Amino acid sequence: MKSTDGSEAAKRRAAEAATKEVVDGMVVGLGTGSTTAYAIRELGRAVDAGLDVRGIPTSYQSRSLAREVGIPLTTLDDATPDVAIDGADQFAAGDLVKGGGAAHAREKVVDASADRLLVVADESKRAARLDHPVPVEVLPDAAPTVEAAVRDLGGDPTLRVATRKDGPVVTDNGNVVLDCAFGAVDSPTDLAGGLSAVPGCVEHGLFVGLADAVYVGGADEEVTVERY
Ligand SMILES: O=C[C@H](O)[C@H](O)[C@H](O)COP(=O)(O)O
Repeated sequence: MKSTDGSEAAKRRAAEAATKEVVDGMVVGLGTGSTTAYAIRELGRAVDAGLDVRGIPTSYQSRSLAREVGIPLTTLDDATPDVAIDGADQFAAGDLVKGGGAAHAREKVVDASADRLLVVADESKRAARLDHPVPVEVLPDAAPTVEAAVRDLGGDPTLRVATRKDGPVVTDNGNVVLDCAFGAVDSPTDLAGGLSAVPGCVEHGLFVGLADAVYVGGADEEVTVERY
């Protein structure tokens, strides 16, 4: 989704505020997307100024940006994140829909392994109930059977297609993505459980109960912090 300049400024303020929670010696999960990119750039400036941190990227995009701004990197083999900073396509209280950049599978692994997950977003991502289509990463051969299972769960799946070539978006893991519209979700926990149980579903973009804080950039200069 294209953002206005106003929401870009709000995203940047939220990301920069969350980055202040990172202190010397921490391992930081680096989420993916345009909002997290502001946090990665801010962390890069802090590293430049002497902050001693290591990052664990969640995608090709976050790895290459972290390298560009000079954040030393590590992996889950060698370290556990003290904190992860990540964006969201929508949040309702602390529950999230993620995966607009098709990175949610690795993001969920890194975010769930972190001691704390800090979500960064602008106010436009807030909802009373989650109703954003849920991205589901799927083994390519399983797309037809997962589509049928999503319909059984009450959803309407659409294969995500690339914008600059013919054919589907392929994730960093070599899979495809179904964007699944469910309308307003009554129980994110139940839907998350239902999707996780579908054979061929690698990971879905519902992040339920994982966020410890949501940093929300408003239209004014304010950043609100909601803690869970
Ligand atoms: O796969 C991508 C991620 O889940 C992003 O964190 C999410 O789509 C939000 O991205 P943005 O900050 O660009 O809106």
